[in-house]
Amino acid sequence: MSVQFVAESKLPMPWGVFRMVGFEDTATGKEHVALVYGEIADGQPVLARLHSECLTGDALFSLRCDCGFQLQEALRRITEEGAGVLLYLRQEGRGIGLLNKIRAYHLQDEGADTVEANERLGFAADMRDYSLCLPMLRYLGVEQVRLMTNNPRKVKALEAAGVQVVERVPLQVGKNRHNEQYLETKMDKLGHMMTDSHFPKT
Ligand SMILES: Nc1nc2c(ncn2[C@@H]2O[C@H](COP(=O)(O)OP(=O)(O)OP(=O)(O)O)[C@@H](O)[C@H]2O)c(=O)[nH]1
Repeated sequence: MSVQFVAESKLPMPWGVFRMVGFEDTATGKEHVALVYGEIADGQPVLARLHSECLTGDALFSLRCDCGFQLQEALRRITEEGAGVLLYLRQEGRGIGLLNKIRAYHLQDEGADTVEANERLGFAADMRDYSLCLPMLRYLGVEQVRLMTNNPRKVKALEAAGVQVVERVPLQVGKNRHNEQYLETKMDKLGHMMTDSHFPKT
């Protein structure tokens, strides 16, 4: 994996001032960002989130998914904790890219679920590769994480990449009438560990 540090700066956000660390995957040309808050203590498990890019949810306020809500909640929890890391990974549409995600949304508008839509377009349900996380976390001095996710595949993939996950921290936010079906499919077909009782009442 050829991920290299490129540049870093401060990034003031509504929850606090983060350190923004930019990396380039020299094999693909993809640019990725780590948002770091507080001090990363040597050898201590770090509260962390691997967040896959979702332009529609993260930047355009889409209610079709839970992505934007999870992004904000993860950043909030990191500042509440006093330290942590969020890797913002440019794996739009679970790795199929933005335009293919729009194609998949079109199929979903016509009744397909999120997995069927990917498959009808000739893609696997989830095309993401997490091996780039190891060099990014190593650069930041993170060896062990408490991972905010509902996705057991992320835990397995990160451990397979060489990062120790000492705890999975559930991250259930943003359920609404537009994404209920999407969340159901993630539970039924992608193995996400979610329960209704974990969703805060809105
Ligand atoms: N192909 C496809 N991708 C989607 C759809 N809805 C959201 N996404 C993408 O799914 C990814 C969601 O990423 P995450 O929130 O990091 O991961 P997750 O697998 O849901 O696991 P969590 O850590 O529990 O959130 C992003 O890349 C979104 O762009 C969809 O309907 N189809």
